[in-house]
Amino acid sequence: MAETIPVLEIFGPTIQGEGMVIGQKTMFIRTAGCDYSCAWCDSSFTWDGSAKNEIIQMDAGQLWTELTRIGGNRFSHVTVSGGNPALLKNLQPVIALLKEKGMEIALETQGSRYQEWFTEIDDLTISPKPPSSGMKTDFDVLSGVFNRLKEAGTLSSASLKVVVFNAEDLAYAKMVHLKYPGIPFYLQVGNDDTATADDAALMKILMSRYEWLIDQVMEDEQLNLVRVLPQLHTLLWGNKRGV
Ligand SMILES: C[S@@+](CC[C@H](N)C(=O)[O-])C[C@H]1O[C@@H](n2cnc3c(N)ncnc32)[C@H](O)[C@@H]1O
Ligand SMILES: Nc1nc2[nH]cc(C(=O)O)c2c(=O)[nH]1
Ligand code: SF4
Ligand SMILES: [Mg+2]
Repeated sequence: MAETIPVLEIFGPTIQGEGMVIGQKTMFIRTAGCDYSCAWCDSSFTWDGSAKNEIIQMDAGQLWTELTRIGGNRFSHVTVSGGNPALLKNLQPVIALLKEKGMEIALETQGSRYQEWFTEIDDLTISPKPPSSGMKTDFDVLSGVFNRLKEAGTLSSASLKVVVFNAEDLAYAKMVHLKYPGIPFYLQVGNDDTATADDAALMKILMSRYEWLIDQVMEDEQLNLVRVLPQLHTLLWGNKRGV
């Protein structure tokens, strides 16, 4: 069997709800496994063992068959998320096949690992984690990721996205933005109730947090070139999985 990757979800087409290509019609592939364990992770089933029986090892051909079974011909863009897909060296043949099929490819990762295939990603979102996550950023590794992309001439595909829950997170986000001033920078509203099924109440809270974040950014002269976004899919569909 060809090289495989651990897959937890394939879904879409839906809209990309976050970051640099928000609104883009896309399919999602969600891989299993993460080297982090963020306190507020909205996809903790990818690493906490709760969905371990749902993990399927798939090679590139099987993934493409499943993408087209679910999405038909109604997609030209595929987003790979996780977990941390950057743990998977074996993603290379998947990327190659998606390219061969004419797909645009996006990837979500936290910037804790580099892979050679990063240079083949069209929309590469790097999302280092603020203090509220409980994780610590290795800035040598993060800088290494940007250096490698620069050397390969593909730095323009990358963006930074930092999730913000509080003032301390915003200070961290600002530090990251100032450290990498040339990288398009996105601030994202944090969802601190990833379990509720009360979509209306969640939307109300998230909108007020969004307003708070916008107010902070408007006041700050060091945040003049940032984009402030909610998780659009959470506003639309709450904590539902597979949307
Ligand atoms: C589930 S992660 C998977 C990719 C990768 N591990 C990462 O964190 O970038 C995808 C995106 O969701 C964000 N995210 C996770 N939990 C969140 C939450 N509770 N509120 C807002 N964004 C969240 C992450 O910061 C990341 O940008
Ligand atoms: N619609 C939609 N947009 C997303 N953007 C990033 C997601 C993720 O979980 O990585 C995500 C997701 O799960 N759904
Ligand atoms: S890095 Fe991403 S997938 Fe991993 S725990 Fe944090 S938010 Fe979740
Ligand atoms: Mg998500």
